[in-house]
Amino acid sequence: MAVYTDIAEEELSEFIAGYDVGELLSYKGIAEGTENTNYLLHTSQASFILTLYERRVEESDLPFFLGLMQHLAKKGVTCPLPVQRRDGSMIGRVAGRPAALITFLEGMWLRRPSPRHCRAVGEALARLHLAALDFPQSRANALAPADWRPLWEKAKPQADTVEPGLAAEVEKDLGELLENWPRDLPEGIVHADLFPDNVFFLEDEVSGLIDFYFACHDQLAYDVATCLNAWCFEKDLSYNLTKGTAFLAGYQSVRPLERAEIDALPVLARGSAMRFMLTRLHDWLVLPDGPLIKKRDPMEYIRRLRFHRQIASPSEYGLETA
Ligand SMILES: Nc1ncnc2c1ncn2[C@@H]1O[C@H](COP(=O)(O)OP(=O)(O)OP(=O)(O)O)[C@@H](O)[C@H]1O
Ligand SMILES: N[C@@H](CCO)C(=O)O
Repeated sequence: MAVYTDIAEEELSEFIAGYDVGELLSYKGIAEGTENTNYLLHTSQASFILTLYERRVEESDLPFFLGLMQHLAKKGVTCPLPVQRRDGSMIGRVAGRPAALITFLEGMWLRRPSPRHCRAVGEALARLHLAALDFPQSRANALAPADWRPLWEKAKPQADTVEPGLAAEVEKDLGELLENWPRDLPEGIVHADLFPDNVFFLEDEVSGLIDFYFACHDQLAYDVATCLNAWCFEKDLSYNLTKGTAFLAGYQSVRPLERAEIDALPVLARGSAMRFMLTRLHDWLVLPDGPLIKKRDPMEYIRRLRFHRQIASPSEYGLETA
């Protein structure tokens, strides 16, 4: 559970009075998520999510994230809508943290997505990429390859406590990735964290995408690689070719990948695995333990790194390369 910040009822009622959403009836901390603190709120008008932005979100980036959600929703990509305060702004402050109220989306995220769900996510990701092409704001990726080394340097001294030999292995991988990172692929706004817990389904249809707080300008195929990692590996960390094929076919049915993007997929997938391994390893080693702090296992992403390292051709992900 990630509830980093407690809110007193009085304080919350006062905060809610800044919005035209009725009276606060109840609220509770949400037992999901890693980065921010989320509360589910019921008011006399509707249900909402209150997000308090924590450590990895810069307050100056909030207009980008919230504006992107508005832009996407207008273009038919279902995602939460930020609620405006009475004074017209979308960003408030509660318990000493920047905060926003967003609309509640119906649906559930899937613990065990099927190939059919993977295809649907591929389609949704490609639609998001196309819908965001004319979004006028931009934000650099704060976890791009140039940011990996500083994160690594903090975790490295203790890395071998997670698995002996890890420090040397990651050091070598990092060097290779930084040297071979592609630079000239089609770019746009990427979600950058479209994991299963950020995609809601109603029956077998995608009902909405959430958590745009890593969204940024980057190479579009990097997002494809991130989803391959997040959606197409099994619990035993084997790659599920059927899911990979379905995801990629879904994506390409909306936005066909260019040849250069296909060729770059193994290095992008490896790099994306490195990015998530590093944030997980950092948190694993550096964050305090606590019942309300959720840490995720870095080894799940080391295992993905090892898989991608031995890929000889992008066709191994389930792509037609002819
Ligand atoms: N708009 C929404 N409608 C319904 N539920 C939501 C909404 N936004 C968030 N939630 C709930 O809150 C949980 C955590 O939200 P979110 O993924 O945004 O948090 P996070 O800490 O940023 O997580 P992550 O680990 O993915 O970065 C979700 O799994 C979901 O249960
Ligand atoms: N999706 C991330 C956590 C939130 O950034 C992970 O699984 O490591």
